[in-house]
Amino acid sequence: MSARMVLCAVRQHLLGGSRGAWARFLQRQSRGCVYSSVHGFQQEEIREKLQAFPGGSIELLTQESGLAVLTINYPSRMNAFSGSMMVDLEERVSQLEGWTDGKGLIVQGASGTFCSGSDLNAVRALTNPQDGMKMCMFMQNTLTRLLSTFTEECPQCRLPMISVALVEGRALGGGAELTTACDFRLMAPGSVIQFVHKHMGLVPGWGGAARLVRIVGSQNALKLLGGAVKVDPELALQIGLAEEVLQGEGTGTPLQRAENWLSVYTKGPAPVIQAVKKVVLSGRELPLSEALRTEKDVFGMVWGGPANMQALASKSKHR
Ligand SMILES: CC[C@H](C(=O)O)C(=O)SCCNC(=O)CCNC(=O)[C@H](O)C(C)(C)COP(=O)(O)OP(=O)(O)OC[C@H]1O[C@@H](n2cnc3c(N)ncnc32)[C@H](O)[C@@H]1OP(=O)(O)O
Repeated sequence: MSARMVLCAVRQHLLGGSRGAWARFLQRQSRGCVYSSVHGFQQEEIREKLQAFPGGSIELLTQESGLAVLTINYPSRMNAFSGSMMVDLEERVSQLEGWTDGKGLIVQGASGTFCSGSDLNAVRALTNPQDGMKMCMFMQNTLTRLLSTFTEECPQCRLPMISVALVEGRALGGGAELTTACDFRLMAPGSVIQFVHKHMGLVPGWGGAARLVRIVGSQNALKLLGGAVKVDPELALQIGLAEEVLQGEGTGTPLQRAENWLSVYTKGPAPVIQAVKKVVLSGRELPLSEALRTEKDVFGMVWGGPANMQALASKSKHR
């Protein structure tokens, strides 16, 4: 365990293992996971710039069930991300990081389509490389926190919820990248995920390429980015980009179907579900020796805990 991880573990211990307190503490320490002032990134400066491009909103609904729904809401622009929506998203992620009871998250677009990427009006006004890189660092930080990725600077998993991108209609450009910041993608019939970046003379910059490689492998990622391929649900299933196609007319809305799908994996007490996400995430993100130590630490947090004691007392059989 690195000195920094030890420090973090001690801090967590001192804060009594409360995720809310821990999240608030971390928020005070450093809000960005990948980039900070060390990398020349000034969060307030870029926030101000982004706020100059208003429109739309990011809505967050937290429910007693422990499932939250995050909605990208700018239907008149096919839910493109305005500058103020990028700032909104960062604030909603902070809110989620402080939600102690959270177990699952569904990310969706309003009005039957997912997201058409950056608002091209903002993009056209921010074409100099410095502004582009600042926007890219801002979105990488936010999406990294959304996926709860472990990074060198932030070895604690702060948002340990199982997340799903519910893709209806189109997920284009930055919208396709956003889907990769969720653990699972569920696609509605007729929906499309397309990394259109090549057609824009670009590559992904919100972390979408790095995450895509981890999801579908480098050869599939090369094909999807190099060909700006329109990925329909069938192809998405075939290459492992999507987990399931939400079939079933008459069995509720796509959101209800996504909630039903997710609830199978979030059934149970929040600390246990959060622990599941943490051990899987550390296995995926960290070198084996660190992942094993993290698993031991997380195990220590649930061992002898209320859910464990109750299960032992009930002498349950797993038939
Ligand atoms: C490339 C990387 C970059 C990043 O990662 O930051 C990006 O994401 S750049 C954005 C990449 N996305 C696009 O280029 C999408 C462009 N839009 C389209 O291809 C189409 O609009 C489409 C396929 C999303 C929908 O087509 P459809 O025919 O169904 O509808 P309209 O084209 O009439 O769209 C309705 C309305 O929405 C506006 N719109 C759509 N997408 C954007 C966008 N990304 N930014 C700004 N505005 C957008 C479109 O212009 C229409 O507005 P209207 O005022 O009616 O002309």
